[in-house]
Amino acid sequence: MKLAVLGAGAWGTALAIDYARDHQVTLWARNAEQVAEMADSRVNTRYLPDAEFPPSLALSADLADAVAGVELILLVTPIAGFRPTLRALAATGQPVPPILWACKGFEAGSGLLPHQVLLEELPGLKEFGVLSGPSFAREVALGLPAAVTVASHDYAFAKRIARELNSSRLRLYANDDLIGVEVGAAVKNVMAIATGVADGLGSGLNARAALITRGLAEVTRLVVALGGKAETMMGLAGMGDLILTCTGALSRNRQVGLKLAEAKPLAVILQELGHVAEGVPTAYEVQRLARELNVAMPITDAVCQLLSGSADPQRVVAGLMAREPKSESGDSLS
Ligand SMILES: NC(=O)C1=CN([C@@H]2O[C@H](COP(=O)(O)OP(=O)(O)OC[C@H]3O[C@@H](n4cnc5c(N)ncnc54)[C@H](O)[C@@H]3O)[C@@H](O)[C@H]2O)C=CC1
Ligand SMILES: O=C(CO)COP(=O)(O)O
Repeated sequence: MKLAVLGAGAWGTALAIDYARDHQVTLWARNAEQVAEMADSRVNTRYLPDAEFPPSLALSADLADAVAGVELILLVTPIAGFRPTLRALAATGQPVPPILWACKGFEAGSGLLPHQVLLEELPGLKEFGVLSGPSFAREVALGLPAAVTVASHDYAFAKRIARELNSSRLRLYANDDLIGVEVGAAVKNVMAIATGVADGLGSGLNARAALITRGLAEVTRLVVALGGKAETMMGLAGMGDLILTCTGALSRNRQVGLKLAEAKPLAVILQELGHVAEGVPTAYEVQRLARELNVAMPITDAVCQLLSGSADPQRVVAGLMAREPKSESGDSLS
């Protein structure tokens, strides 16, 4: 397949490296200097320093050039770059091929999921979907085994892409629940911040398991309220990615939580991280949406309190434990 990967952060670079082993791939970045540096060193020094590019991987800073004649675009900017990149694609004046995105989050300000943003920007595009699941960029770039989901409202498209992009390193499963997969991807980052905080405070392994499990209940409620399927949360894009991100040392969102527990200012944490932590802007969008839909999301509320600096970590954890007892499905006990 002829592919363009748009966005040369850690994840776009990892996917480009992996797919260049079996496909014809161009990796595009908006920053021409970064592209020149990568072309010279054959490595993404800034975002993924220990994974060399295969000789076949092409690089470009020219969007129209990068997407000319490709059969599929993989859009892998942070969610903040999703709409601007779609606009830039439309502005090339060329026909836009099918798009699979791999960013995780709700758009800040609008609270929209990526597919809703895409429908606003490219209303005529017929084939599109999301790639999501437990997949740290560094491990994928090194060729270690992983399995993820490709989801689309158009199940035939999801199945075709899963068949064509599947490999013995990165196994792809098809799913027709685009909403469930997108929401699972977005909210697990918020839960990873919460788990990082609890671990950073030394709350223990019992607390970690409780947070992940109650986090799963929380995200499932939101998925269902938004029209997705609860069963999707039992799969790779739900429980799979939640477990990975909440427990894996490579998670940037978990790292944010660990640092918040040390009472470091958020601005300093994000600057030192040097990568995106999508759970930070997404937490507020999830909270707003949950309130509108009357969905109880106490862990998300706690994360928003921490991010806004309105309560210290010990008080936030104590507040979660002091909530009124409930049934496991969320009903009152009285
Ligand atoms: N790193 C990982 O292991 C994984 C990341 N993701 C998701 O992929 C998305 C991208 O994450 P990373 O690559 O890890 O981020 P990163 O922080 O490593 O790199 C971000 C990249 O996006 C570029 N960028 C920022 N705004 C842009 C814009 N408006 N237009 C074009 N490029 C822009 C930056 O220049 C940089 O190259 C996020 O939504 C993340 O949640 C998903 C799965 C795994
Ligand atoms: O989405 C990811 C793994 O599936 C990466 O998580 P972080 O953005 O927290 O590093």
